[in-house]
Amino acid sequence: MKFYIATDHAGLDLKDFTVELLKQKGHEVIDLGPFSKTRVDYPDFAIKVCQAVLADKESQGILICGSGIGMSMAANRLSGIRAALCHDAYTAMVARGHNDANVLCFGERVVGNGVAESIIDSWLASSFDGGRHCGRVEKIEAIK
Ligand SMILES: O=C(CO)[C@H](O)[C@H](O)[C@H](O)COP(=O)(O)O
Repeated sequence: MKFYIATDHAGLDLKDFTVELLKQKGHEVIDLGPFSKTRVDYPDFAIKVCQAVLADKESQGILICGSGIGMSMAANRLSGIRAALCHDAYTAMVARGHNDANVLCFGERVVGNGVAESIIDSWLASSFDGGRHCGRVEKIEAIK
């Protein structure tokens, strides 16, 4: 899988951990920044990842901020992005299985490296279940 990843200043350490983890697992990771802990605004980095994911249909995105909330709010403003704020392995599994999420969000001030790894493993192990969930996802996409 190819991932585009970005954070704000509050997610930088967890970004470095996540990039290394995904590479170790054999995935391609494109880091869209930032590259220092200078304070930045999370919408600027959410847009970078979401535009890359929309342009590269085989890819997925990962966005990290302090809580994951701001990143998920910003990402879900872009049509075609289904960003899921995940706190644990279960929410990551249903985000992929039920919601066909294409952007994973989490918060460095909420989850540690161990929980983040379990979220990522669950996300990687899950895929869209289809069936009854198709019409629901289509209804999300139809919201203007
Ligand atoms: O959007 C957020 C909160 O919902 C993120 O957690 C941000 O990272 C956070 O707001 C940044 O806060 P800071 O005080 O500027 O570090």
